[in-house]
Amino acid sequence: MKTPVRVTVTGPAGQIGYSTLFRIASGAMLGPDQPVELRLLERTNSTSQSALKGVMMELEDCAFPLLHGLMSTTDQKEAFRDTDYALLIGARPRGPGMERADLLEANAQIFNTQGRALDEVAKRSVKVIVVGNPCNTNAWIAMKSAPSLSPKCFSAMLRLDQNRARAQVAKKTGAPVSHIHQVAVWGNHSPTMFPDLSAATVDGRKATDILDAAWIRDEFIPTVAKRGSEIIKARGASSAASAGAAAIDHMRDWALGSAGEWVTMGVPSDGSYGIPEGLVFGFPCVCRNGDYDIVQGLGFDDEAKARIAKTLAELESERDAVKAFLKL
Ligand SMILES: NC(=O)C1=CN([C@@H]2O[C@H](COP(=O)(O)OP(=O)(O)OC[C@H]3O[C@@H](n4cnc5c(N)ncnc54)[C@H](O)[C@@H]3O)[C@@H](O)[C@H]2O)C=CC1
Ligand SMILES: O=C([O-])CC(=O)C(=O)O
Repeated sequence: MKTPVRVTVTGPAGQIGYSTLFRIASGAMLGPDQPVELRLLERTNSTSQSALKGVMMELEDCAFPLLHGLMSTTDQKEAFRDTDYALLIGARPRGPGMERADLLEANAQIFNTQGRALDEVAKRSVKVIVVGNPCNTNAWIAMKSAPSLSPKCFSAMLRLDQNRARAQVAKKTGAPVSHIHQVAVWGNHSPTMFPDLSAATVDGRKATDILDAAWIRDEFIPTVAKRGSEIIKARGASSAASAGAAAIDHMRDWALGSAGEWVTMGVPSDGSYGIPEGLVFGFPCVCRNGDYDIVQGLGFDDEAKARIAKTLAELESERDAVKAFLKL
């Protein structure tokens, strides 16, 4: 049996927390031979604390053999001390009358303080996924607030967008998701994202030879880009099970490797494809040996270039807006 690793989850009393924690404890994220110690960071308010107490009682009641430790705290340093993996799910949701700038500012404070705490006390090899929205910019803030950690420790969740994209292609072609490869989603986790099938294959054939260009442009791209708000409309609550599943997929592949499969991750740009260095951008990546590489050498037509420019401009404007609140 391996030595236990420490996994910190923020917002554990929320919807995505509930769909993620039990899978982490069961071994779905880090493998069936990897024991975990869970550290749960929640807000101090009594409703969240009461819900968290219930979640922890259920975690105990599952009697997971791999769950070697379970604690909750409202102290960030206690939550992140020596942590190996951090899932930053808790964030301030948009309230009535709140402008986008107010949302950015509220979250900027949260991810600034969490980034500083990670900087001070987390393992130097920590792997961080930011799920809480706006996740790319929140990940950028946390990364900038943690100058002693490698920028490669930080990522944002775009895997849900990639999973949605593969699922739409599966539905349209009748091929199982496992026969669909090299689907990419570029940019921001927002309606400006660019779900891209130009390198994708279905049963070994080029997706663009099978699928109509008009379907890709008029149905596929908008369906994936607006899926989050469609789910909120249908369910009366945002995606939680699928978001939790995507967070598990993202961390599992990063930690254990993606076996050559392209996985979309929001990662700090290294300048690839002309994206300014440091901006947390959705790229197709391949994971191996606990690290990721951005897939290189892809080409874009004019329409794709315009879509990438649009999502990039949005991310730059978010970054500039939060720079005004934080001294980064
Ligand atoms: N990147 C992605 O693909 C997706 C991101 N999301 C985002 O994930 C976030 C969480 O969603 P849900 O779980 O549905 O929300 P929720 O409202 O059910 O739960 C959020 C939890 O976070 C806690 N929290 C808030 N601020 C915190 C802080 N500073 N420290 C610790 N805990 C804190 C709250 O008390 C609550 O328990 C939202 O920002 C949502 O927009 C949701 C779906 C997909
Ligand atoms: O806007 C939200 O909270 C939900 C979201 O990100 C998604 O489902 O992609």
